Amino acid sequence: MKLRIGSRESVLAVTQSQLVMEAIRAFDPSIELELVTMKTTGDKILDRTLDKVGGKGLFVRELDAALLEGRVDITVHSCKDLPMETDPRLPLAAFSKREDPRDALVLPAGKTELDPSLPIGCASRRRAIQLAALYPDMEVAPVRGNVQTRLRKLDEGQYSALVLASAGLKRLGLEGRIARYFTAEEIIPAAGQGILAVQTQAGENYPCLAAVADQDGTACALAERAFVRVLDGGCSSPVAAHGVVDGDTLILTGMDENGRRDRISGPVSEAEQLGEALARRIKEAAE
Ligand SMILES: NCc1[nH]cc(CCC(=O)O)c1CC(=O)O
Repeated sequence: MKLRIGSRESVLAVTQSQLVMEAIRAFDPSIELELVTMKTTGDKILDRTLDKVGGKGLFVRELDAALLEGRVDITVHSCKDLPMETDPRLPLAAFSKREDPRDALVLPAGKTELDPSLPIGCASRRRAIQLAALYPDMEVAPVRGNVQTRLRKLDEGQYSALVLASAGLKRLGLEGRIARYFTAEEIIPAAGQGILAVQTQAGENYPCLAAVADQDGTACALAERAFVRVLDGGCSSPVAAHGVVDGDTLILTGMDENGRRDRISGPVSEAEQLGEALARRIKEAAE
């Protein structure tokens, strides 16, 4: 059997797709794996922040098309880059174990503290809103591009620091650049942060994906995505959600676009309902 894996072409995306490929290979070494990389709209438009580009799924459209047209068999995504509503023809077949979900502060090479005359760079409104509360005296400015591009801009002296997902930095072997971790209370992560999602065509069944799927990762992804879906947030909205599994209990913290936070807990088996319930509660409190 041969499996073609569709991926964005950034170093991080390829690294993540290779993690999925390794898990599949360990499960069944006889499966022939082929990585097919492509640029997405989000990779091509680099001069604007994503909420100005508009539209949902800027990092997935081309991969969805490849899957629908049968040019690839599965696609691998950062769960947090996926729109909350996915095409029913392209179900999410597996959610991985979660890498560190926290956001992290990265300083320019050689620096040990923030330069107050330069802005903190971050790529999402979710981070910008929460950073403004943590650093009321610092300016926060947008930064675009893949992780390597952002780090180059940082080291060239355009920013006092960047806030990036520690998951991406760790997977790229750049953990050493992390100056400070933000707890999930200081900066609530994006829904799905640190989790990989594998998408297939509806009706296809790949038993090897059992080697990728993780119970806790799945529960968190479902709860966090349900929360954001009910609040009608997309991957570029500032809505944040973070689940933690403790035994049979899922504890979900969420934040709406006005920074209102709330928390809910309940059975892991009701992950999606918990996400929806928390979102409704925050909506009612806002009315
Ligand atoms: N939007 C880009 C993106 N998508 C996923 C990650 C990191 C890996 C992850 O969170 O799963 C990143 C980089 C970042 O936010 O720093």
